[in-house]
Amino acid sequence: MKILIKTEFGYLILLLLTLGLVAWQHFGMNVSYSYELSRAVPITLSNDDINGGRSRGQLSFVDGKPTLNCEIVLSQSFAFCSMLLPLADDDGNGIDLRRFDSLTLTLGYEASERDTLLVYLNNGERINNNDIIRANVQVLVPSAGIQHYTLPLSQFHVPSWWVFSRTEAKISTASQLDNVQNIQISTGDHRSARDVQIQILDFHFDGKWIRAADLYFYLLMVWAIAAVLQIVVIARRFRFKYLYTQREAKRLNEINSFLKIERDKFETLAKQDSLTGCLNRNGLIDILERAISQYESGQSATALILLDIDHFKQLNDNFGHDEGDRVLVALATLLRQHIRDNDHLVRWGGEEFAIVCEQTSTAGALTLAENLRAVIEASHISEQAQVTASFGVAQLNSNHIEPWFKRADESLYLAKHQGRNRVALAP
Ligand SMILES: Nc1nc2c(ncn2[C@@H]2O[C@H](COP(=O)(O)OP(=O)(O)OP(=O)(O)O)[C@@H](O)[C@H]2O)c(=O)[nH]1
Repeated sequence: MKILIKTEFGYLILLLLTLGLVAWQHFGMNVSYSYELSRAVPITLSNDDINGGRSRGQLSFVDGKPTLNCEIVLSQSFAFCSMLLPLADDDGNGIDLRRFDSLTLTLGYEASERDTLLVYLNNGERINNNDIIRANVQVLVPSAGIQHYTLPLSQFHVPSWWVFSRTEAKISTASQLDNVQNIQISTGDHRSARDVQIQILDFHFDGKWIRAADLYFYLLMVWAIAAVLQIVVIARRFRFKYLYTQREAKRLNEINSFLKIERDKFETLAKQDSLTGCLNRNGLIDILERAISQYESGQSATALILLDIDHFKQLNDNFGHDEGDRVLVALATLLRQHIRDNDHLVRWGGEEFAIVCEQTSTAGALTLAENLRAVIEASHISEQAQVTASFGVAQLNSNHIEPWFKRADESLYLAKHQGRNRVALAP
């Protein structure tokens, strides 16, 4: 949760920063390059006499501003006058106009005939080991008098005459403004004899510290990096959660299996007599339920043998309680050795045991009881005294437990009454 709040806070900061930068770029971040026009500026004049023309240009300074007076005389060649203002420093390094958006010119203009003006930004370049000057031009339609003209730098283009005057193969025809050597203002291409006066009052380039496209690109990069980082963080968090869940699941599984083992242990203990290891009354419940359902479905008969050690009180009194316990344990062991898997030995009370014999007829139960009686008598399970037991046998003949046990108990009482160490069968 804390990390989530931190992340959201981070993105909020980034969003505000982005909006702030975009707004700042749009409304501020202005950068300007202006030019001090004075007599000291080494302005160059040129006209069509270089091509054999007869136009005449004259440079003067009116109110300290360079002024070109040109008489254009029609001839075979392209008739023109132009003035060229240097922008490069003493080492010949021109100015990089790539972060500028526009050129604003303030011109005074008079002409005897309607005409255009050509504004050149001449860029110094090195192509195929030759230093060349690329012409980037834009045409403006001047009005008489003093006017401001704002020319977007993006609209400067390389004129076709420049391209065709090059002999280099594969020359780029795109405008370049990274090393502008000079600005040249030239009369237009109206084919008429005319007088033109051009006064340059001011010019400057306007732009932004960071161009909008560059800013958007940088911001996009920052957002992309933030998104990638976020994805990495989320992936790591998921991996951590996954591993943690796996570890927890494993731990819970271990606890579960341990608890299951413990539960099984307790369940067994709850059904077991602690002294003899036989089932106790609790452990008999399932067996009796099965016996009743088998009786009801008529599947098979179940017999009950109750046996009680004879004169056990005397044995306890004469040889001690511990000897009594030893006899109980030894008797249980002996009985277990002589019964089948289908016979369930239960410690019913103090010195009394019950054996529930599944799938056993009355005759079978009688035989088993007699057999056990004889084994006990012959076994010498106590070194101190002769141990015998009396048996009562009853076949399950209804779907009620209580009368069944009562009948077995009565037959056991009968066996005791008849002299002990014998087996009696319930009617
Ligand atoms: N050592 C020992 N004695 C027990 C235990 N449970 C019951 N007894 C004793 O078993 C004796 C049972 O005595 P009685 O019910 O009088 O029966 P009996 O002496 O065996 O006489 P008959 O059954 O009539 O032959 C009592 O003295 C009980 O204290 C036990 O877990 N250990």
